[in-house]
Amino acid sequence: MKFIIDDASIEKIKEIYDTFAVDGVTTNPSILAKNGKQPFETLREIREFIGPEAELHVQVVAADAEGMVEEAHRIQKELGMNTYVKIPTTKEGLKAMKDLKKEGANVTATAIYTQMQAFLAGKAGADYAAPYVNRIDNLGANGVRAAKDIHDIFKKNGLKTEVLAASFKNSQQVLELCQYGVGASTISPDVIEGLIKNDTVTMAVNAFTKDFEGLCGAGMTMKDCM
Ligand SMILES: O=C[C@H](O)COP(=O)(O)O
Repeated sequence: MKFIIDDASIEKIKEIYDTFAVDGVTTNPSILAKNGKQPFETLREIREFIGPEAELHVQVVAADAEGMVEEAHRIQKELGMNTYVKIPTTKEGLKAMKDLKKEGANVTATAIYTQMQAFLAGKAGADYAAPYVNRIDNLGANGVRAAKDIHDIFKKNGLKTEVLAASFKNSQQVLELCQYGVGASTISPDVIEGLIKNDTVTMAVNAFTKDFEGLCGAGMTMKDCM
């Protein structure tokens, strides 16, 4: 499963990259708005930091297919042809996906709440389909189950599209999809930090340090106590 950051703050992205093995960054208009700066200024800064090969996913805002395709061209021009253009999976979005795939663009079908949306995006040739796990949970359905179903639908129908699960609120949701082997998950920095936060582990490591200091003296490490 690819491990992607769902955020646009360059400081947070750098912090996460420093510790974790990351495959790229996803954004959406709300994430860019939260960041506050001019969208392409932010996105160029992210592209420069993650490098030309890493995955960067950027969403269009137009509601009609023609406008979506035009925005996709601007995104590719500013951020490189390998940038994934996120297209909302509406009727117009499906049309834009088909047109963009004919041009050889990288397409991520987004705003997916149902298995049928994902299937149709797969048929339109999308590279990724992004089900919103937690938002689906909030509707009283099961977001993790939906993402697993979508993964199965792609495999059983011979579609090359991969799941790019999004909208996580806890580690368990991420873990279940990792165990299932979905293609990718995009996760916000606070949820990423939570994946490794565990007081029991901290206590165990502190106990090892305390025992070692009992043997060699306070503040001593292995290299000081040979
Ligand atoms: O692009 C979609 C987002 O990943 C959705 O996440 P959210 O539900 O936390 O806003």
